[in-house]
Amino acid sequence: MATGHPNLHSFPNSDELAAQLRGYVLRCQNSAFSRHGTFRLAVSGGSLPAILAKALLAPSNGSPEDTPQFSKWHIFFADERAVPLDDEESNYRLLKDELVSKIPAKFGSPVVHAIDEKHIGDDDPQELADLYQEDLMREFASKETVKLPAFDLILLGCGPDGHTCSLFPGHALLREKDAWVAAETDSPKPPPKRITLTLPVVTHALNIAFVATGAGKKGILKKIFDLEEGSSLPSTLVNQGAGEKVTWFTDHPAVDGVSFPRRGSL
Ligand SMILES: O=C(O)[C@H](O)[C@@H](O)[C@H](O)[C@H](O)COP(=O)(O)O
Repeated sequence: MATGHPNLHSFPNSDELAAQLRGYVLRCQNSAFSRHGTFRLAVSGGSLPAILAKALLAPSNGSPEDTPQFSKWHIFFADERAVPLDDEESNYRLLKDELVSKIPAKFGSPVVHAIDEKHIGDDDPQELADLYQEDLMREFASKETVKLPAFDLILLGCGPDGHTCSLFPGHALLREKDAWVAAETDSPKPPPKRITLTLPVVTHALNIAFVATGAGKKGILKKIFDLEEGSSLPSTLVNQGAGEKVTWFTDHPAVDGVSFPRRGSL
């Protein structure tokens, strides 16, 4: 069972949010380097890659601690759509367009773990999920050795229905206990075929951050944090399963009406 409560931060605008997100991600990076010399993270699609780029491509003060050392990063996808990597719906393409292609050469390039293109057209995305799980096992450890992979950081979005990764409210995948990566053929958010990290993998990460901004998130954040109606929502399950390891980066319109204690800067 998780200890502590998630941290909920709210900022007046995207510049301040990005500045705080940068500090947070770099602290996660630096402590990962001191543990094992690389930084292993997973990212979602949606609005996240753009704000992440704003955070990470900002000028550094020149110290190694304030510099994203991308050549030591392994970036996985918290969820991915079963579409070609150059498709407009691809989270790989989104991350590449927003962030990876804009990284100055002097910072080096991260290893970005894409889904296997050979299986994108399969009717059933299960093979895609299995191959992605094997990729995780190569980077972390085999399923026989560790029960779950321990990401240094997982960066998530939260949909207006409370979904996160491609874990949707009421879906059977929320009960998955064994697989690290699961396939989905009936996502209510298009496209329907996807793969996603499972809830146990998300809550096992050392750090988990949600980025949720804009008035469109107001109703759902109130449900998630006030817990009356939102107790079984996927984003709430991450809060409950990971407790104080979770940090929410929001703006003021998104948390309007949320009574949960919150702070500005970290
Ligand atoms: O591939 C996906 O569909 C995303 O990973 C998805 O889970 C996203 O993170 C949320 O829908 C929030 O999206 P926004 O940040 O755009 O609201």
